[in-house]
Amino acid sequence: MASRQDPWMDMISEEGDDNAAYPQAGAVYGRRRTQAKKQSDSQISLSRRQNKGSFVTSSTSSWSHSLSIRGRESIVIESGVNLQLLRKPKGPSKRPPKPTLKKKQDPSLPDLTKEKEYFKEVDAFELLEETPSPLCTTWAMGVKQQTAICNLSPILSRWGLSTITETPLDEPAEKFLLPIFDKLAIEEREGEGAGTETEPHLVQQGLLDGEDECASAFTQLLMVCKQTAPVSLREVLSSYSDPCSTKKLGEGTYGEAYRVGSTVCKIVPIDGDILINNEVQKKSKEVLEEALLTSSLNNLRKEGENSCTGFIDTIDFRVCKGAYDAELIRAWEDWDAENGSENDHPKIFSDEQCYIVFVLADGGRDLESFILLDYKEAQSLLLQVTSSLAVAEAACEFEHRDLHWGNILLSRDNTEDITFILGRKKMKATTFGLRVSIIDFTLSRINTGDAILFLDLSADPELFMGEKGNKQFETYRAMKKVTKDCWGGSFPKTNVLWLIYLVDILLLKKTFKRTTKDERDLRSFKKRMSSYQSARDCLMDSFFTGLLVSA
Ligand SMILES: Nc1ncnc2c1ncn2[C@@H]1O[C@H](COP(=O)(O)OP(=O)(O)OP(=O)(O)O)[C@@H](O)[C@H]1O
Repeated sequence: MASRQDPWMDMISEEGDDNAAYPQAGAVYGRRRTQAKKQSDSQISLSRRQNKGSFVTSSTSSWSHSLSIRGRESIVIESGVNLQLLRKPKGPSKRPPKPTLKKKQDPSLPDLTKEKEYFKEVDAFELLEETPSPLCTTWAMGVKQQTAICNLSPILSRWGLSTITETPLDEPAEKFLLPIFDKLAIEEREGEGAGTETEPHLVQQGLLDGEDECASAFTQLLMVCKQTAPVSLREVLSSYSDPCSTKKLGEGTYGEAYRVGSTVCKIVPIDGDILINNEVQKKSKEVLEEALLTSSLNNLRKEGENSCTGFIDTIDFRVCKGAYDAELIRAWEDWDAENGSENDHPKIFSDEQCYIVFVLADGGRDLESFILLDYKEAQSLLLQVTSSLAVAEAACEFEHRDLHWGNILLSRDNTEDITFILGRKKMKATTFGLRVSIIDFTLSRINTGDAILFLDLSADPELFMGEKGNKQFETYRAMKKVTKDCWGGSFPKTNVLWLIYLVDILLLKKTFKRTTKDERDLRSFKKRMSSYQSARDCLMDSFFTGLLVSA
């Protein structure tokens, strides 16, 4: 039986009447994981209806488009359309599991017999399934939830973008992103891009109509980054520190993270024809969507109705072109010698290779390698992750959908607490000097208020075929059960599933000072979570009593 704290009950009762004030989402962008090259173009004709209060002001109209961007689909739907329609026929994926998943299958790792037994015992209870919500504005959680929509204006102004106008309905789907990034003044960053070859990605508004989709998305990406041409990787590195001090911090399937001065540059190759790490490279359009998603989360850092600082701070995006810089190669090889990289050597990149560079705050080490000192730190870790998810759920129906221990970064500082705002209530969460930053939104789903961005995981059956008993793989499968493979819908329960995963990781994979009672408390919390439907529900649990106070 769930135990709850009174302040949160107050919070819930204060809400509900504001629903009508929020615009309904008009667009759904189904981000699909890149897969086989023979992906057929998707042609989807759906209607969207008027978005009250949003900048998509067209009345109910239908339009159709076709996308030739392999592995992707962008869909505009009317709010209320059953998202089940978005399910794509399944086909075999040629893409191998992500490296993080491969790691779990490494035979050199300890066998999981103990974990399997443990899971049999603690997972004896069923995960409650949710009914997919046909409306983007309501979560099927028993209690009607309000969907607070992120205001994009601050995001746009952050990038120096000018006024948004109505999106013509007959634009290609890709250009639907232009309401967000369109009509912008292209301001070249001083001293950058000059002399860099701009072909074939000339940045001229007039060219957009004639360009193919890929070039158009690339052009838009440049615009978002306020560039007229790609710059070299070295140029970006040197704007943050002496490139000689560059150090590789970690790697993912798509990105390599390097510490440059006090920032972290995550370099992701884009638009190229060669496979990188066995993967088809991300396309500009996917990156555009990721930039939008990241910006929406960044927006939560500003004080508002819902705000928090638990998602990594994205400082900038840059479009680069050219072979890897010598200092980056040196940093890559140093890391490889120490850690054994699973990624391809960057010497394979040609002068024509393009990249998106996410300039991020340094979030520290991931949970997998971080040494937690004691139970208090473990509690605070759970509290910070839970509160950040709860805030993002409330602000933009956010679901992370891939919150494994490589995507939670930890560092220490001298602060005792952090402040967050949930439904206008300012709260303080005790940190015990531990700071948590959530990263990697590749699989995430978000409702920006004008678009729903998500990755269609039904196109990636391998993700659900991981080893039985492995909690990470079990969590992907549990998500599939909850979403019924309809990934465009809002299922905050997926956040709960990852919180349950985190408790298991803390119990099974992490060693820190703890008593038998602490372990029992963690297990009971996990059991109670099985009946919760959102991170917000989890935050109200008595597990956090004493760690959470009104600010
Ligand atoms: N802001 C950051 N601060 C410190 N380290 C970071 C940061 N961002 C990324 N890293 C490191 O780089 C690794 C890879 O980053 P990330 O998971 O974002 O890449 P990815 O290619 O999107 O991964 P995935 O394979 O999960 O899709 C992380 O596990 C972490 O070790």
